[in-house]
Amino acid sequence: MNLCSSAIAGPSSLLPHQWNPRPLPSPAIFPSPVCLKARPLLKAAATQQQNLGVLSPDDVSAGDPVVETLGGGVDSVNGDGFPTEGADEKVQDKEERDLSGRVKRRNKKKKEGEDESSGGRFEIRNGKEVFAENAYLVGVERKGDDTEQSFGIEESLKELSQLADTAGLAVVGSTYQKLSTPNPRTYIGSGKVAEIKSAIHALDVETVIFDDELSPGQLRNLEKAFGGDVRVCDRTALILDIFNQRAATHEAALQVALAQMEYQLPRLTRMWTHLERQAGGQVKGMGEKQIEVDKRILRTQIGVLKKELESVRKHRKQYRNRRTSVPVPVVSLVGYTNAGKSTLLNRLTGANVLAEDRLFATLDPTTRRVQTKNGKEFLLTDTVGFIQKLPTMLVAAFRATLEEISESSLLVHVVDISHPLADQQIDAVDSVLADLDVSLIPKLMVWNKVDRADNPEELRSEAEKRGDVVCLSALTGEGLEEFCDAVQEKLKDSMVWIEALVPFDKGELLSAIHQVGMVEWTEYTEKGTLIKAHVPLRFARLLTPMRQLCAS
Ligand SMILES: Nc1nc2c(ncn2[C@@H]2O[C@H](COP(=O)(O)OP(=O)(O)OP(=O)(O)O)[C@@H](O)[C@H]2O)c(=O)[nH]1
Ligand SMILES: [Mg+2]
Repeated sequence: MNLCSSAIAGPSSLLPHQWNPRPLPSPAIFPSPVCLKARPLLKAAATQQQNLGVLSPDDVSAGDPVVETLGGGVDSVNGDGFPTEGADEKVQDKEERDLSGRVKRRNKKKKEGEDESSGGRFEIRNGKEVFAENAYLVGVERKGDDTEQSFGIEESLKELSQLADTAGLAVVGSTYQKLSTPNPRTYIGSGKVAEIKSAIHALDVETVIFDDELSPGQLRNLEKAFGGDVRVCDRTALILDIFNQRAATHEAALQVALAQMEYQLPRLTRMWTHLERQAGGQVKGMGEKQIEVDKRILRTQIGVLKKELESVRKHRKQYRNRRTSVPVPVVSLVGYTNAGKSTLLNRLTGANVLAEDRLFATLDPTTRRVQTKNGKEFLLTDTVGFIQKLPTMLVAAFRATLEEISESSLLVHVVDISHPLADQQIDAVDSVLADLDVSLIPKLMVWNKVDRADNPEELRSEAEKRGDVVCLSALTGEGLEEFCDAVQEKLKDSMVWIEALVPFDKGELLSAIHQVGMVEWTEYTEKGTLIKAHVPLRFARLLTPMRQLCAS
């Protein structure tokens, strides 16, 4: 897991740090937010990333103008540590600090012994050896929170466990507590803190992950309470770290870096207080000043990243506009992570997008052309998956990518109907979509993985009754034809009705109307072909002269 290394040790450690082989306009100084100590794993995670198999521009089929993998080249983003030099070298020998100023005392003895004891904890991922740190999960169930559709604490922890696994951690245990309000100091109660402390010793835990976002103060207090040698992080940091490991294109890397910096900004508060402690309080206020300086640097970097993302966004838009002279309707696949979106895209288009039983396999959108059996065409876009408690800064940072969604003619919501929490996942996706302001775009729901469901027959008949749902299996191919028909039918909702007289020398336009529209009537006249059809709005505009010809 690329839970980053040591970090800030003193003022001089704020040296330009290149986290990304592709240089940013201004050097980025802040690594991954989870910020755990450096391990052999770090290297493994970085190389692992390059082996993810996510499409790079080289994978793009040269011949097809609509085939695209947006973003730049394959960048590896790792959370390498910072140079550690300057004022507190002495302290540095014994301690590591992460960005929120948390101090990690290295138990050297333990570390030395670790190499011998860690024999069974290396695992092979994507052909690379990865060190699996022991992680312990902690959740809080809110008393009196009876929201029917929300994830139960056990399910939420199960999902957290999957996230930890995706990040390369070995989950060795978990616990939760029922609370009416979380403890402002330690999130959980003191009894629970003590219980976890015992588990840490008994299970040789290195990382404790909380299922909810912790405040910087809570993070610090918990680390202190657990003994300083254990790293504490939260769900948000874990998700950011997974994204960091998986960002394979320049654009994804920029977006993740932005989200990480936004996460770090409020967590810089006590980064320099160790200097005050060292000087016996004589330089009181020095830390305060430095925090302001750091915050300013970070804000500047956030601004630079936003600008660069904006230019990537513009480029993407131009590319989209140039994509084809005939505006083929764009259909976007959205849905909970692991629902089967990429598998569906691969199945329908023969694409080779990474699809695997892990969360957040896809970060970058990929678009491919789908040709249906009845000669129709549409473009299908695979997008990043959603998750409950999705960090808001991640949604904001990925807005440029998600814009792909907001400009499509149809949203296909892919649901893993075999999942016990399918309903809750649907709600989580709907709530992210509501944030993205796409309520006006027609939607079609797909119940995927029907082959794995306990009651496929029941599901099929329920889907039929509802009319707005298609049951399918992206794996076996069942229901794909019905899916394409339903897409065509739904696309009609976003099309406009035209009547046009197409001159005989514009034969290519006629076939384009047949390809991307729904033709209801054709008649050959002396002046050309009279056609009545539903066509995509942008295409209707192209046909304006011929529509006027028809009206006259
Ligand atoms: N049994 C079964 N498994 C499926 C089906 N569709 C997808 N899967 C499996 O589900 C897992 C996740 O599939 P992906 O296509 O990567 O899911 P995704 O929605 O793209 O996931 P993210 O990119 O993480 O958002 C893979 O192991 C697929 O083989 C299906 O119809 N039936
Ligand atoms: Mg995917």
